[in-house]
Amino acid sequence: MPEETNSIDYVMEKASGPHFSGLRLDGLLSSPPSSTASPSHCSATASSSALSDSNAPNQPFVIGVSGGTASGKTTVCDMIIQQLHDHRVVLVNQDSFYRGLTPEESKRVHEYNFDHPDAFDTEQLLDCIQKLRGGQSYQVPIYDFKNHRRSSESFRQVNASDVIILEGILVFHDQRVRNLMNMKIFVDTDADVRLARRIRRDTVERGRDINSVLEQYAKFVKPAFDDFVLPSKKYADVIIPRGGDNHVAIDLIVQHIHTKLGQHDLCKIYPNVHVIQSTFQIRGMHTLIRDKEISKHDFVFYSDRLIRLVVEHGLGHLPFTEKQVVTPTGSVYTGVDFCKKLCGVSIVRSGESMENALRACCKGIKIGKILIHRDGDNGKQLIYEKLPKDISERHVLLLDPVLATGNSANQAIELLIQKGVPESHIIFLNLISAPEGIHCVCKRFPSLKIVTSEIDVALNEEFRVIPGMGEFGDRYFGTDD
Ligand SMILES: Nc1ncnc2c1ncn2[C@@H]1O[C@H](COP(=O)(O)OP(=O)(O)O)[C@@H](O)[C@H]1O
Ligand SMILES: Nc1ccn([C@@H]2O[C@H](COP(=O)(O)O)[C@@H](O)[C@H]2O)c(=O)n1
Repeated sequence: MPEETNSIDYVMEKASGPHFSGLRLDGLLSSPPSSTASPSHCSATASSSALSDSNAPNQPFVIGVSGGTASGKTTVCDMIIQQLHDHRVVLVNQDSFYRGLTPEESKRVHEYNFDHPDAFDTEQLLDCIQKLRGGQSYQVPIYDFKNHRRSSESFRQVNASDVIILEGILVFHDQRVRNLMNMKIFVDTDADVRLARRIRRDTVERGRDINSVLEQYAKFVKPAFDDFVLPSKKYADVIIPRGGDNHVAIDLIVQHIHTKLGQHDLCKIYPNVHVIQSTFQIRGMHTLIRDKEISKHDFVFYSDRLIRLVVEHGLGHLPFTEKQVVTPTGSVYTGVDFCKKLCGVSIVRSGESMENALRACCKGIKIGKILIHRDGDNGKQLIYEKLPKDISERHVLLLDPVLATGNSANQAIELLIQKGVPESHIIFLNLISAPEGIHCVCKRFPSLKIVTSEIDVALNEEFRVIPGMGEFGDRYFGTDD
């Protein structure tokens, strides 16, 4: 979690059924978090479904936003959409799926309960989200709050996107709709604030008179909030007190979505970029090695663990041949034979930190070296190279823990290609990649593979990876201050 953690109480539990516990995002809480499922105490939740990387790379990220009437759901959605300006985001309102009133119902509209789950066509809503999630577009109905009907002529065409936000008072009510969501947000605003906003909105925008608003509120809105909306709060992963006023919560949510989309987007653009499946173990190791206060011993220990995972993952991308063996039971086991024509090449000096893991996985592997002098930030000058003579016949695992600008990597890759290594026989292994580095390498060498454990946010003006982990070589070999 980012620095703001200090001002946020959070508990993470495994999401077991609907009773999640979690993360309260009001930024001001001082009371200890509760792990009970009581919505009034355990306000917000970061279930493992929201924080683990379970979303399939090609599927849109679906966010459900619920809360009482006039709690600020639409306002929160607008703020999220604004901050996600570099992604394709669509907003779907549950209101669009209100069933139109029959002429008979219209005559007695004051007796109609618009806050009951049956007021919505949930089957159609489900169909809409399923289609959008599957990459299809959808013609969403247009609902008119003044005459309580859907437009018979027009629809709103909603296209496939990276993020789908579904907003409405009862979007957590139906389990099938809930199950389509990758993240569930509940906007929690005091009832009196909501009532005041509702009176203003319904009289100004929806052509109602104040008495009818108050009557509807007492007869239907409040009871339905207590019976249906409030009980669905327990399904939320994140609860935002004070709605759109809570900038800390919204920033955190956007940051989290950015991380996920950033990784997915680059993998979508470059199918040869592979980010190893994120787990809490991996994020824990990253948290340790990125911490500037960690001891050298721990930095090396946890870097080695991560490097080993990346190396193992990288080896999985090598070609193989089918092989059968006979087991001690006399049965035949059909397996595979590793590719043996391979070698490592480390970019000196940081890349040398990855050699041990490669040797531990591939007994007796030949490892070559390339030293590139960083000429300013251009990484242009090749100083030294020592490579296996028959390198052109081998698959090459290129080693460097950080991919920043991509200039050094490109220089090294160019040299390998000059030596006769086919581009598609090179797998570049690193712990952290900056998006700029990925673009730089993949645009020039589209058939080379990159295997990394995390893609960071960006490079800063000094060409350092942000958040990054500083000078890896200095920290690993103990030459930093
Ligand atoms: N933080 C806020 N401060 C003041 N007014 C707000 C705030 N959030 C929402 N509103 C106003 O309250 C009304 C309802 O907000 P909206 O976001 O549409 O709520 P919902 O979608 O939950 O019904 C709107 O008129 C909106 O401008
Ligand atoms: N014809 C209608 C349909 C719905 N309502 C009220 O709208 C509320 C839901 O919209 P929010 O933007 O406030 O979430 C709900 O409470 C219904 O009572 C209505 O008044 N007339």
